[in-house]
Amino acid sequence: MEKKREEGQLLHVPVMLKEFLELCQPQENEKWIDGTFGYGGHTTALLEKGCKVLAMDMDEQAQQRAGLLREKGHHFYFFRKNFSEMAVACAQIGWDRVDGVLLDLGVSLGQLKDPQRGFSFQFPEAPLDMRMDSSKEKTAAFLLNNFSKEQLIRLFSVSCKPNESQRLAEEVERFRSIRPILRVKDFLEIILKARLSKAKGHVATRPFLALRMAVNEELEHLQKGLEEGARLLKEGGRLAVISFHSGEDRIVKRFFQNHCLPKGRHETEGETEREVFFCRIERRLVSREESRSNPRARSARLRIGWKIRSEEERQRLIK
Ligand SMILES: C[S@@+](CC[C@H](N)C(=O)[O-])C[C@H]1O[C@@H](n2cnc3c(N)ncnc32)[C@H](O)[C@@H]1O
Repeated sequence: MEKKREEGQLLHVPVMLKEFLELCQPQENEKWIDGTFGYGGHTTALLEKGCKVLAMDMDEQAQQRAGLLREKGHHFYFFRKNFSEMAVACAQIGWDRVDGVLLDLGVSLGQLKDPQRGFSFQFPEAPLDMRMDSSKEKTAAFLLNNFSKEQLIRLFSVSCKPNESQRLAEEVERFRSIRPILRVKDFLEIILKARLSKAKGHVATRPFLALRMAVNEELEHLQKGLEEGARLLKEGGRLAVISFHSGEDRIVKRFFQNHCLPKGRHETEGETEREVFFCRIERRLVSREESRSNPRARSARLRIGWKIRSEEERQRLIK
């Protein structure tokens, strides 16, 4: 996601918006869930198409921005909740089924650039916090100070190689045996001591990502969000997910593959319990132009699944 300064204002540019709109074709009066409201870029585009939007975000500042959008009188609801709880949010406003669900994963640039929230190694003095939802108890510093060595190895292995995860866990243990880990700079010192292999970007990128994902239990909520979203969709509804790294994308890809019924494939023995939701899946990578104009979007990929329309279509597909 990119934001540009224009006359002192922050102008947000939503990632892969064009591809999302072209493929999903949101229509007037359709009901959409935007599970990751952020700066409201995708929500605003859906509202402009005449859709009704239930937006969610667990971040307090996103809630404040949503308040401003609400004042404009759109058909718009906001819940400060995890998107893994979208079924509860829908029930609260009396929505039974929806036409589409969008998840634009990860943190916003606003969160990343906030010098107080500890998401970025660019602010070494920041407290090592990393909570998207500041009402939650456990910060990144808490995890590093309290996890066992085995838990730490598992935490880092989400984005680091096994030998690197081991070394990071050992350095965390060494550091905290002398003094508690409190600030971004403490974690940076640990990472430098762990001598990770050279990566494309900054050496701290992968350990920071792993820690952030653990603090916010991102992969667990993603799995649950996909399941809830797929169940809430009407026949023909679309589930769209924009992901930014392989850990997330693998979960999304497997989810679609495991719940899709392409032509010629049917539930084999032992698979009868599998819920089948989708009849079509598409994947798009971010365009070269968007990557160039917004380097932060360069690893973005969009996957969309279309829910089977009817029992008739389901039967046709399994033949
Ligand atoms: C990449 S930004 C979304 C940007 C948004 N699409 C836009 O155009 O403004 C991701 C946002 O989703 C929120 N978020 C991430 N995971 C979430 C989850 N599991 N539940 C609720 N909000 C989440 C973050 O707090 C952040 O504000």
